[in-house]
This record gives sequence, C-alpha cells and structure tokens, in this order.
Amino acid sequence: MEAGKAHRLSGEERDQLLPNLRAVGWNELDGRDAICKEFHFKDFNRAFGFMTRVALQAEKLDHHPEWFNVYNKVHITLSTHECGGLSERDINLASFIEQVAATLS
Ligand SMILES: C[C@H](O)[C@H](O)[C@H]1CNC2=NC(N)=NC(=O)C2=N1
Repeated sequence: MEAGKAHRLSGEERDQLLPNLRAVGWNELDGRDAICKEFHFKDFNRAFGFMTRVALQAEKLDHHPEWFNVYNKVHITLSTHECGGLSERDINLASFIEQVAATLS
C-alpha cells in the first residue's frame, strides 16, 4: 500500500485515471463515489480462483473489495472507506483485478 492517508481523487485525477477503466467495463455508481464491474467466468472454479487471487492481493495491499458471487459471476465494488470515496487505491486494485481476470476468463 502507498504510504500515507488515502485522498479522494480530484476531478483532474479522475479525468486521467477513469477512462482506461471505463473502457474495460468499470462504471461509476449512482449516489455513491465508487466503481463497479461484473465479471463472468466459465464456471464456479474459475470465479473462485479469481476471487482467491484477488483476495490475497487485497490483503497484501490492505485494501479490500466489496463483492458478491453467484456461481460463475463476481460483482465487485471498489471504494475507499478511509476517505469516503474513490482513491488511487481503488484504481490500483482495479488494474490488478483486470490482470487476473485476463488470465482466467
Ligand atoms: C484498518 C484497515 O487498515 C482499514 O480498515 C483498511 C482495510 N481495507 C480497506 N478496504 C477498503 N476498500 N477501503 C478502506 O478504507 C480499507 N481500509
């Protein structure tokens, strides 16, 4: 995890960082400063393998996803409780999640 406290992304930082994530299917929530995406896998094994890899990295970063799994689908929401909204930690975790998904879907 980066040193120091998380800060909510500024407008400028959002303009710079969010388009890449939007392009691969992440969306901003209505009424809450957070991003979300639903991942689809071939079966439960792959979905749970994905979750395991993300969970280990989340623990390492001390930054955890809110997520919901049914069979082969995993719905993920990312936000930073510490600052009450989106921070760079969410962008970094989303990028990691994309890398893992690319190897499993
Ligand atoms: C005490 C602990 O470091 C904090 O509660 C961490 C844990 N995981 C976290 N995860 C997320 N998504 N946001 C946080 O602010 C956060 N804070």
